[in-house]
Amino acid sequence: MSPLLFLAFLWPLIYILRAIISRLTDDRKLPPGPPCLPIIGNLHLLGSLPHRALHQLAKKHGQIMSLRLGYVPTIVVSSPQAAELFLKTHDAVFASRPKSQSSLYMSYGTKGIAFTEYGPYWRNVKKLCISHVLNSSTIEYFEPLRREEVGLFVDSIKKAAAAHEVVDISKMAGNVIQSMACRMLFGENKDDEIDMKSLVKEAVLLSGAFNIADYVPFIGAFDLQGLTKRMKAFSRNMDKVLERIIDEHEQDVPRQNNQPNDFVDVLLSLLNDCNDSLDEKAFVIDRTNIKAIIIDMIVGSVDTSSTTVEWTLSELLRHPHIMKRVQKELDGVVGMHRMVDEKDLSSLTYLDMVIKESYRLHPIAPLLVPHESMEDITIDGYYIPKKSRVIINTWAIGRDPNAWSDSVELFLPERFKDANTDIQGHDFRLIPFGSGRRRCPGIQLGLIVVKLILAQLLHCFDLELPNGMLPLELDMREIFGLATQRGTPLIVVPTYRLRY
Ligand code: HEM
Repeated sequence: MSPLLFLAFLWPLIYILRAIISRLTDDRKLPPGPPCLPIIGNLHLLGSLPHRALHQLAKKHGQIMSLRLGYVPTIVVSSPQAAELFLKTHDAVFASRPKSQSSLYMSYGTKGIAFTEYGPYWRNVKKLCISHVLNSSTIEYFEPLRREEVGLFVDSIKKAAAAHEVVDISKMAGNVIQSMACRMLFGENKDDEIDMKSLVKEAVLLSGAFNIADYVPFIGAFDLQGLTKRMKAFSRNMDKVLERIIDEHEQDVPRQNNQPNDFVDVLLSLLNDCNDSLDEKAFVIDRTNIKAIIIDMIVGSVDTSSTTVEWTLSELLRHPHIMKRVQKELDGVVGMHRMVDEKDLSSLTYLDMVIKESYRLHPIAPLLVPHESMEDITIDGYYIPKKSRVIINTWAIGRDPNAWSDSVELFLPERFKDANTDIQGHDFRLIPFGSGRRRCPGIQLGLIVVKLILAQLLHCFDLELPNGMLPLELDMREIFGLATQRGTPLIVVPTYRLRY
């Protein structure tokens, strides 16, 4: 036997023996969980829709459950009370992210935000994104851009409606949201060759996948799922795109009044600057950081928002009486003689309830982004070792009968009528954007975009399913990823309804 093969067999054996010995001698109590298999632990239990599989397991083992995914101790949190313990009471301990192959290949070795470990660099970059892009005044500044893009979106559906054509609303919503995000982040897209949508889709699927290489590193070398190959290809293609974008910005003539036009300009203005004004420790942004940050902002914004639109419309098509109520509200607030304006959005309270209910049943990132504990801690009597991966199952939390009563599977926006339920991370029954330090920094922008597109679409058009399909026949299967999308595109028949 070659020494390499010998080591490959010896390593797991030593690991298992160590695990058995430490279980026997360690009297600290881990949370309950299913028994583990050698080497793979509980990886085989996840299936193709891990949020659903983990929900079933939690019903048996509890709201704080312990798994071993390969060699990685993993804690799964499945109730609002438990989520509050991890994301609020002990947030400081769980605010880090585990290292993964996807962050290595797709985020230039954790040089962005979303997959970067907790520390001064992450704090500075997150502040930078909030202060330069995701704050109220910048979001307001880009309102005309959103109006223009949504206008083009409505025009193209209007043309399809006049020609009695069906439209792929998944694709169209994805395109309009991508255009808005790209224009905000790096200005006009001057390059027709850039297919950002497919790159984002690939990134969302790859970074959400349970990659065996992250859990059983010695098997990772064989790339049995083919994910490493895809990540490397993504990284090559995305890098080419980002280099082109940065080159174009560097070559551009100076902006009016030396004011940066977009986020890439802002990042370039900080290039190689020793920036010590933001946090206690100085940091330098280089070209690689810029590329990693742009990836996170694009991936964080595009599929999350378009998937919210997809699932909300899917539920409305399955419940035509609820769609009619949304339209009635729109007719009351906006009337039939003009289009929706962003200023109208705050008056659309029933639409708010519909979006909340959609997030309850279809949280876009059903397992959030994995968190990692930075020290040993005891929670609710259970020992959670340092470097445990923490999965918050928001999909299960949205179906917790103690939080939502027995009708958890029904789409009932009215359940939010009297309760002023917050979705920004303060009410742990509904945390589609996460909570605590790692909470999504794009909540405000994401909600404006989602609400604007839904309001405009439902105000301008009556939407029906094609080929006489009955509402409850609509396929609601999902594809798991960082953003869990519809398994099939959402196709609708639009009819223009405004008198304008
Ligand atoms: C409706 C749309 C959106 C949804 C549903 C959403 C959801 C989420 C969720 C669940 C997380 C992980 C939270 C956690 O791990 O605890 C997250 C993180 C993040 N989101 Fe969003 N998001 C949306 C829009 C946006 C937008 C518009 C941007 C930026 C332009 C953005 C940028 C980010 C970033 C950078 C992170 C990582 C934060 C960190 O690790 O510190 N998101 N988002």
